[in-house]
Amino acid sequence: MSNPVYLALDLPQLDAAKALAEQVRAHIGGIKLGLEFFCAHGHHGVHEIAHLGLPIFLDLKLHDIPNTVAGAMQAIHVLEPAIVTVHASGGRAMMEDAKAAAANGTRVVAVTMLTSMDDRDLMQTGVAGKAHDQVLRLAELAQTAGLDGIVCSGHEVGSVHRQWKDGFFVVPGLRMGNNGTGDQKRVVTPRQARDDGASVLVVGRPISRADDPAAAARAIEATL
Ligand SMILES: O=C(O)c1cc(=O)[nH]c(=O)n1[C@@H]1O[C@H](COP(=O)(O)O)[C@@H](O)[C@H]1O
Repeated sequence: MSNPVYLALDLPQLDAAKALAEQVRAHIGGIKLGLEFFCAHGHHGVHEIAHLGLPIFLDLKLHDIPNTVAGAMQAIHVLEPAIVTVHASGGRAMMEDAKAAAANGTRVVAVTMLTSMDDRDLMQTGVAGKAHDQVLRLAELAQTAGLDGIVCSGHEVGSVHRQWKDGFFVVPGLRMGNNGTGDQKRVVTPRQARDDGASVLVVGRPISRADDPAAAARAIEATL
């Protein structure tokens, strides 16, 4: 089975990002490039990282009217990403158009509720109820819209997996026992998330901020 760990390359310097990816590449299955990286380095940066030969997860979290999101999807065909994110709260029509505009071979997955939020944060956005229920509701919407899967925390992935058997599930907010949680609020270990049905495990700071990133990535791989 291939390694489900995608390294979140949330670094502002392209050279440092490339060096880190090269250092840990034997212990990861792919690389996630998010907003920080893409805003700083754009298409050029993605091409530079793609040279390493690992699948690229372009985490752009698109959230706009359907026409604009579809246009953005078309503009990234050339980058051949394995996975792209949109926000489920953009609605069904937006997700349908995003999927229709994506390149063949690109999985489109919907971010449900950020792992940095808990029930209280959710309430502040005007949604009453539990994070768990909100994730399940948005997962159902994403499935109806024809997406490939969702992004959720390890707290929900087991339930989502039971209701969407062939879905593709991306789980960030992962910490080993010895890592601080930082801004993440819904956290589990990589092993727990994998056992509960995660397809991809997104890991950033536990590797990128470790004294020895290769050793940290190897240690996570060894738990799986
Ligand atoms: O879409 C994501 O990847 C994502 C969704 C989410 O709900 N929470 C979340 O942390 N992420 C991303 O996952 C990575 C987590 O980073 P660390 O907390 O450093 O492991 C970051 O790149 C986030 O942008």
